Amino acid sequence: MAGVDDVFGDIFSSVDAIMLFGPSGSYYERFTTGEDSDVVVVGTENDVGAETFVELPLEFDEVSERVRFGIEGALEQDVIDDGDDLACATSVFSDDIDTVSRVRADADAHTGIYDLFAKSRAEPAVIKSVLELAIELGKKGQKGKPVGALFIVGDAGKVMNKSRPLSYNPFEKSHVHVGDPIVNVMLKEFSRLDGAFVISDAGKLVSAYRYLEPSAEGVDIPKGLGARHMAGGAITRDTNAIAIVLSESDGLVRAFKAGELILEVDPEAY
Ligand SMILES: Nc1ncnc2c1ncn2[C@@H]1O[C@H](COP(=O)(O)OP(=O)(O)OP(=O)(O)O)[C@@H](O)[C@H]1O
Ligand SMILES: [Mn+2]
Repeated sequence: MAGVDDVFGDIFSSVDAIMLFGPSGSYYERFTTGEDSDVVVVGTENDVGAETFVELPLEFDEVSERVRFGIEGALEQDVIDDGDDLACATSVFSDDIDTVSRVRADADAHTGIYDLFAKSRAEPAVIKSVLELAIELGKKGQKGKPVGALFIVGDAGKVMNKSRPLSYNPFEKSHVHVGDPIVNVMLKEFSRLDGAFVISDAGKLVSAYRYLEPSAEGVDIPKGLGARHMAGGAITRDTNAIAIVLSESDGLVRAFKAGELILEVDPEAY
């Protein structure tokens, strides 16, 4: 029988770069001393002070999503090249790195998960806050009951032109922003009611209770999703906004950009 190293060694032999997902300081140190492959650190924060770093907007419970985000971000930042063989070291079963996957960077396999945050009209921090809010809302529901919600983020002027009010706008004369704790409480309260929230590029709450009227032409929303998802997805084709949708029926949070479903997360996993 061949030795374990001979067999599994193939996974990390002659890779072009090593991608470390959320490494501890000492783990990272071991790679920076005397290793000749490039090392890219991917994480929610650059705790280890890595020279080459790709920031994750959230931990992505789904490992394949975490890895995809890291690779698409690294390609975008030009720290790896299309076709590079990568050893991606992540944690799956514990908080420490316990798994290595060999993945080839393939620019054609682009899912847009990195672009959603880094290359949208709205600020990345705003998108991250709204996504976190939707996840939190999905986890807790409203007084124990599942709720749905629709957030349209960015390009607010155009979104307002393609929608109409269902009720008075509680944010009419206010200057409140997402991420502010009081706003999160307000949003949760209003999410019981119909329509969409419209949020500006910089995170200002522009309106609640908007009924979206985009043209649904050419929108490819997975079958089984209803009017909320259709309207949310479609407005991202008509405008440069992104949509973050919490489904009342299946509890998942989905993000759409340019009319396409980019990301699906289960709030229960966070
Ligand atoms: N065009 C629209 N603009 C804004 N909000 C909408 C629009 N269409 C539907 N909604 C909102 O979505 C809610 C749920 O509608 P529907 O059940 O058809 O959507 P869905 O995609 O199945 O969402 P869920 O998974 O939460 O049930 C409606 O009560 C309404 O508040
Ligand atoms: Mn429904």
